[in-house]
Amino acid sequence: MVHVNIFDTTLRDGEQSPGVNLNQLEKLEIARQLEKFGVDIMEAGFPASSQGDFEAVRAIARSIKNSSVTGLARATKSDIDIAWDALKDAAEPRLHVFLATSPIHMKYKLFKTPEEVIQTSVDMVSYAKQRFPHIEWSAEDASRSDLDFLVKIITKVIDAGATVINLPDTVGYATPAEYGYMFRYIRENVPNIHKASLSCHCHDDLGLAVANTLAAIENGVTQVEGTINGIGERAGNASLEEVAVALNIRKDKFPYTTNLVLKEIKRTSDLVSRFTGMIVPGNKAVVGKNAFAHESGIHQDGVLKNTLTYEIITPEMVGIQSNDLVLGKHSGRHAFKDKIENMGFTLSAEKLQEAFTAFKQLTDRKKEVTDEDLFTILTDIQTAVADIKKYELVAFQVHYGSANLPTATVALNTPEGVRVETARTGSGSVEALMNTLEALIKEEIHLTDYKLNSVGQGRDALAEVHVKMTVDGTQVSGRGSAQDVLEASAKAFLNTVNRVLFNTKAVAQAQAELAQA
Ligand SMILES: CC(=O)SCCNC(=O)CCNC(=O)[C@H](O)C(C)(C)COP(=O)(O)OP(=O)(O)OC[C@H]1O[C@@H](n2cnc3c(N)ncnc32)[C@H](O)[C@@H]1OP(=O)(O)O
Ligand SMILES: CC(C)C(=O)C(=O)O
Repeated sequence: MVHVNIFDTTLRDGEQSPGVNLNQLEKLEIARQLEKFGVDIMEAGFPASSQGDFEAVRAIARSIKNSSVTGLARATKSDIDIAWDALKDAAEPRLHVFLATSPIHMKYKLFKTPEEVIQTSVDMVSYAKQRFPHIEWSAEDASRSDLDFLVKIITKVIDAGATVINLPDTVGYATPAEYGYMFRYIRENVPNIHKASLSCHCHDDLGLAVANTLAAIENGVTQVEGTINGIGERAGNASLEEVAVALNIRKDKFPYTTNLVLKEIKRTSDLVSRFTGMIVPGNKAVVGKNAFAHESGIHQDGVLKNTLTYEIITPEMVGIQSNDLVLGKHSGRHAFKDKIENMGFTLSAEKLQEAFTAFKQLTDRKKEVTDEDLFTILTDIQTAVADIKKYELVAFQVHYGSANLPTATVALNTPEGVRVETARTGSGSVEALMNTLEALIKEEIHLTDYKLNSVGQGRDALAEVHVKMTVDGTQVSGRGSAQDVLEASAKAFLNTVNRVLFNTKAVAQAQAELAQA
């Protein structure tokens, strides 16, 4: 059977989703989970785009051993040099360099003639080949490019040393028949195509990303690019969990193997959703809450008689477990440790104790602690940056009544260790709280988005708040959870501000932890 390599770009194209902003510890956690999920290659970022991305790519390249790590570069020497610095310690350094080939992009964006685009691509692949053993070259906007021009440029970049040729549907324009045909044409017309493998990379502007990916596989592609939960630029990328499950369920149509461990899908999806703040819609294929729910009578009747009537995927296949061990007020350390290990968490003794304390506090307020509650607590603790000076919530109070002006009073400790307090009003209780926090923080803040969700079900469910804001001009997102909506809102606000303030310190700390490991 033909093997298809899975190339995950959640940490690069996925992070290009508007408002998504992952810190280095969150990226490392996602990278470790992608390794468990079995991706062959992970694109950890775009090293030349920022110092934070550079550090994250370097940290991931140093710590991930069972997947190849790559980074994106434009077709310029300086991007390639920076990518090399970030990736040189990887087990198998791999570069992803791209240049657009469509008439629209060449003329209006790059201001280059087709001949110049060929020359730049060849020069940059040759330059990168002096260091990188593996080079993927992408023809950005390939699906709107002239096929014979593609044949010409691909032949030359393969001669220059490219080992993977990626032909993206950058703007999600192609139909499955067109996209599949492009790969067939390239395979049949590029004379040296046997020296490289073909890769696809699809966007979902017309909702066709997964269909186009499958069409590409049917036409000879042996590498598939995509993201977890389909996140990414604009409407997102092909969703890798959907591709993985489609290949598995329809083996009759797709006799291909991958290294993916399907039961890691749920955890990978949950982690990406939580860290990015991009909530998975209920009706999302494979990982949505309703993907395995049967609502109508005729369906329920069928499923009760035989699940095969309406269920083509089992929840267990993608790692959705029935909740066999319920934790509550009377649970002890052993059951807690066992549970969290089964959920895929490995915590240091110190963080385990912190998690146990948080769990016990929650049991005072909540009868049963669900897996979702634990996931929320544990991911927060696992990615918390310790020993940094930050804004800390001391206390708050909100007065709200239908006949009163909502008013909040907040006390905070500042990063300098000074206790400050004030009060403000707002048009609602959350706004009053946000206005008060804003007044106490010396950085300039503009809140741009606020989202409230409940974690799990029931009237005692945890509240989770995701916010987006600009802090002194930097766009950033953060989250907070608590049993109370207002407390979760205050935590989310401070979490976001603290992320910007101490990003540099977090990077330094993660590096030190890595060096120790
Ligand atoms: C299809 C994709 O997803 S490609 C990846 C897109 N991802 C991102 O852009 C996220 C990260 N990007 C960034 O942080 C910034 O855009 C940077 C740091 C890379 C560059 O920032 P700036 O130097 O300010 O340039 P800016 O983004 O405004 O413009 C891009 C420049 O790169 C050029 N360029 C675009 N693609 C390429 C390429 N593949 N190779 C070489 N140059 C390129 C553009 O023509 C433009 O050049 P110009 O300034 O001479 O007109
Ligand atoms: C850089 C390339 C592969 C890309 O992200 C796209 O074309 O969508």
